[in-house]
Amino acid sequence: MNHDVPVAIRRLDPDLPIPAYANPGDAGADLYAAEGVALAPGDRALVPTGVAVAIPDGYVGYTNPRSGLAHRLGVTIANAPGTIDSGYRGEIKINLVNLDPERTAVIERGDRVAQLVIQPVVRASFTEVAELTATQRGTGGHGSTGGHRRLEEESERV
Ligand SMILES: O=c1ccn([C@H]2C[C@H](O)[C@@H](COP(=O)(O)OP(=O)(O)OP(=O)(O)O)O2)c(=O)[nH]1
Ligand SMILES: [Mg+2]
Repeated sequence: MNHDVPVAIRRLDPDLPIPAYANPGDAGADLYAAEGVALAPGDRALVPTGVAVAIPDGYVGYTNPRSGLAHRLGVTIANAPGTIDSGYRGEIKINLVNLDPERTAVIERGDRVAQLVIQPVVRASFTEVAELTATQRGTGGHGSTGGHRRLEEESERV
């Protein structure tokens, strides 16, 4: 069954391919770097992708990192996942960051640096209340359910 959503795309850089899905069933269409960049350890850079899209209302685009870049270079997306609003008509840009502590990551023009995932999205219609309904979780968060392995030095301190 075809679940595809029509997304108009404008190629701002006609020498780059239109984003594509590498395999049938892939969720992310790979986005290309329109410019190369060398990211020193800890560096980040906003990399243009050479495309602009019109995501239909009721859908959102997420720019997710590619696991191969993370695994091989330590490169990920500082604001992963990036949110591409349906009303956005500007160039999609990817905020790449190099998490490797020692090695510079070299990104070449034409490298696939992120993947665009299109998803249905609903928006909240906020209604202000004085008190929220009570739940089992309540205000618990940030490890409230436990089960986090302590770092070696932390366990010695306990
Ligand atoms: O990784 C990203 C994230 C966002 N955008 C574009 C699409 C999005 O619709 C717009 C705004 O993104 P966001 O809301 O995350 O940025 P902001 O800091 O809130 O800026 P704004 O005040 O423009 O909303 O920027 C990108 O090109 N790449
Ligand atoms: Mg915003």
